[in-house]
Amino acid sequence: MLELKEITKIIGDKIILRNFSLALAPGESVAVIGPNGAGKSTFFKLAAGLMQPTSGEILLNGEQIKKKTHLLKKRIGYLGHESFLYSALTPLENLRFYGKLYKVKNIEEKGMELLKAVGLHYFKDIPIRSFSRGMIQRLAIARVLLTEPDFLLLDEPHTGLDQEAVSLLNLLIKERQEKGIAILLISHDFEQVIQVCERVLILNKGRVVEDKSIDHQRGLMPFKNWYEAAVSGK
Ligand SMILES: Nc1ncnc2c1ncn2[C@@H]1O[C@H](COP(=O)(O)OP(=O)(O)OP(=O)(O)O)[C@@H](O)[C@H]1O
Repeated sequence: MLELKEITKIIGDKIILRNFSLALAPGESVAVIGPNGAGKSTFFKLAAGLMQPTSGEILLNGEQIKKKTHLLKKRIGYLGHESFLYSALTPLENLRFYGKLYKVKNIEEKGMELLKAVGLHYFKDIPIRSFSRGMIQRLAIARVLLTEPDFLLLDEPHTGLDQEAVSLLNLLIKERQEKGIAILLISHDFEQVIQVCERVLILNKGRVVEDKSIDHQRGLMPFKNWYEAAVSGK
């Protein structure tokens, strides 16, 4: 269980998150949506231990997260806006590097398996400096999955992906969810939110303004209408 309890984050004189609470149980998949600047990425950085809250506490299975420890990094897979990949290395070398860092067993086998899963195995030996944005994103996804984290925090993971890669990613997320891995997803693409998640939070100006289960029968338009009404306060 990953719990954020009454988190407030202030940077300078700006309140970025106000009294934010969330409990994420194994196998849950929660989308976090909201306008630009609402505080979504900041919330993920706090949950991943990359930033400290101004007040409140973050607990991983009941234990307080104070800083980004090695164990924490392994348990929480965070995909942010930066890929954290090395451009001089090939996809396989990048995965090997991270695998060694986090003491992953069977790196070669797992690395190849993941490169296949994200559709990059034909490019495994080419330095990634020549890769397109979508190819880099595919590899960044493989990197995050390499350590088999219990919690996946995916900040706009579909960005730059083509239709094939979007389907591959959604499949990878669903497979992990079925194994009991908890998923948090930030996305502006509501079609993917409905595809992947069971629950949705709307963040607006650093506050949770809605938190509900997604009704998959209702489709995209009612979802968009509900969102518009929530963020405009109507
Ligand atoms: N390191 C920082 N220093 C100052 N302000 C920051 C910092 N990080 C975030 N902010 C501010 O916090 C607010 C929330 O930013 P955040 O990136 O969390 O929003 P977001 O909901 O993820 O937005 P987007 O949908 O555009 O990605 C913004 O006003 C941003 O300028």
